[in-house]
Amino acid sequence: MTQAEPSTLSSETLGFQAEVKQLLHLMIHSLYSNKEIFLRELVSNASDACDKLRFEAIDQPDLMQGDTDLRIRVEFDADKRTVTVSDNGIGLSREEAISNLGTIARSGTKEFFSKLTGDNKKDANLIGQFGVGFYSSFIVADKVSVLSRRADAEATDAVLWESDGQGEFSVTQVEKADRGTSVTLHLREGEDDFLSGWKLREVLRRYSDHISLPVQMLKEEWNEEKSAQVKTTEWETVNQANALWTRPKSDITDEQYQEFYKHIAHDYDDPLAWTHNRVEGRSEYTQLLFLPKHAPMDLWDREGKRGVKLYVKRVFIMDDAEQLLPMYLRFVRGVIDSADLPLNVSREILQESRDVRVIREGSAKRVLSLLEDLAENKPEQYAAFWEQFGQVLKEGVGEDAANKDRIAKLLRFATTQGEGAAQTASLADYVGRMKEGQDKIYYVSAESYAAASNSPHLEIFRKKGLEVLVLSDRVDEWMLSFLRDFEGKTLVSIAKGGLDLDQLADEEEKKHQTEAAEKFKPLVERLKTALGDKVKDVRVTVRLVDSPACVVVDANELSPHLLRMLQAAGQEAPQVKPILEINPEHALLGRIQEASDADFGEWALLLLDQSMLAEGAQLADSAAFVKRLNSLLLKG
Ligand SMILES: Nc1ncnc2c1ncn2[C@@H]1O[C@H](COP(=O)(O)OP(=O)(O)OP(=O)(O)O)[C@@H](O)[C@H]1O
Repeated sequence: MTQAEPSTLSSETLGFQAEVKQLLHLMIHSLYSNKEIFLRELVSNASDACDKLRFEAIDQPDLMQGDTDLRIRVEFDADKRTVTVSDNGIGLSREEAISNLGTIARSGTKEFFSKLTGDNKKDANLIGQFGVGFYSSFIVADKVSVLSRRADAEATDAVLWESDGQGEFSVTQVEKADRGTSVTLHLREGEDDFLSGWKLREVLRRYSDHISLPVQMLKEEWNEEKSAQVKTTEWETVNQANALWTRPKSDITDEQYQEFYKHIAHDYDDPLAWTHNRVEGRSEYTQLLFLPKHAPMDLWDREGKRGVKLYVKRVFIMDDAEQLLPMYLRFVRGVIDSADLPLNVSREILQESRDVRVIREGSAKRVLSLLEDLAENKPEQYAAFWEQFGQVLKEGVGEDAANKDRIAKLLRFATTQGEGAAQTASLADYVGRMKEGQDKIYYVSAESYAAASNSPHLEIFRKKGLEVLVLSDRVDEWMLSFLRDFEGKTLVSIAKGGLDLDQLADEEEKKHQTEAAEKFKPLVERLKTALGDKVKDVRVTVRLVDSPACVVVDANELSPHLLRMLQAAGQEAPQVKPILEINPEHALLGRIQEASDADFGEWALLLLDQSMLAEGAQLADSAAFVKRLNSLLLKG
């Protein structure tokens, strides 16, 4: 194909955004060993550009200008040492070229840069997760020229963007006869491998076979005279050029699924797992859904990209169609192709459509089945999934009432009998390990694993060898407000209410408890008077072994940890007064009992404050606490 030499109309030179410079430098160094991915990225962009045009042309058929055969072409010129990828897609305006090719406007950019380590291998992985895109051209090229004309622009209004990847780029207004974009790479010294039809075809088949548009190259023939392959003028399609998800599962290899995933998810890594189904019946659609290996940079950004690509009868409709999956499955990537939705469907229509609801429910079920399958048959993969996305899946307990029980089975927790902070135990594991006579699932929750696992509330459970779930994810308390029981066993916070451990105590312990309660009644009364309205109640407890006292709240009240989270989120939280529970066996209480009336009040406040601290609270007046502590220490 011959390209009209662009005639210059107006030109300017601009600097890359600082992040782009950093990214370019990094990419060239970390991805060199996998340099041929530039071709995948350029073909992927070209395919997206054609998808966009096809979609915009539904409302504005004029955009097609009679050229409706969308395709991507790859050429090379051995003399000029260039490789060119061109498409007849939507094209770029001058402004789009400046902003899309000169900056990184993606959410998660800041997090990405903050995570870089300087270690090429680790950074290569991160770049992969971030998406390498267009800039990967500079791995093999020392100059890149992008000639583009938007589908709605005049021939004289095309743009030529050029850069050597060193920090600046130029944009020039030029002429281009046809719409679309061609990206020309001027290869670096030593990259002549790519000046071969055989090599380019091989890379294209490996990485871009799943692209649904034809990827074409000029046919080559053997020339006896030159005793070499020589290009003809005829274009031939080098990929399968039908949408991957429309092919029967048995015809698709794992590698093809993996490459397809990389294309749609802009991920550098393979997916963890996928599910591919054709659904018929009430609603007709095909779903090809992938679980990524890594959480994207913007997983916690509620405004971030999420959702899957929507197609209607193989026509691309939109990216990130968030209505097709529930929020708690926002990490899933993939394609849904509906046979029922109208081609001109908008996000607003999606919101209300009955077909969409059916698809969302069906897709959620499919993803849950995939997770169940991993959990059961590939526990290592499931553990990897849980580490990345467990916290998000937990949201499903509250968001998806219909699938709550299935999600509950997929939850994994750290427990007092597990390996540190690792969340590996399922509720079924816990139930399987319950002691005889135990009818509850116990948990403790705090801001961090360290705080939760050192809670004084755990003491009696340790003594009795009862397992407790140790919760420290932000979402946990909220999730548990929806998960009251599992297989008939109530979930109980060990920091709430009177602990009903009776059924687990032997006769002697019970007798001892009653006696202690009686014996320490006067101390309890004295503490109540001294603490006044700072506490709701004071009582003797059996739950402590090593600590002198702790605070608890009533079973029906919000836990202090949850209250603190609400306050931190700027929400109004009710005032909840703690109940002080004392361990009369502890030497400190003996000491307090003997204190003079004058000191007793100070001791009582000290006991309350240290119990609050152990529970993870911030004291309203920590200076007073320190003063009181020092004064009592001196007296002792
Ligand atoms: N052939 C093309 N036609 C039209 N626009 C393009 C083309 N190639 C790139 N662009 C524009 O430039 C932008 C940047 O491309 P780039 O490949 O860097 O990122 P991306 O495709 O958005 O994401 P990723 O980096 O994850 O691939 C694209 O989003 C698109 O708007």
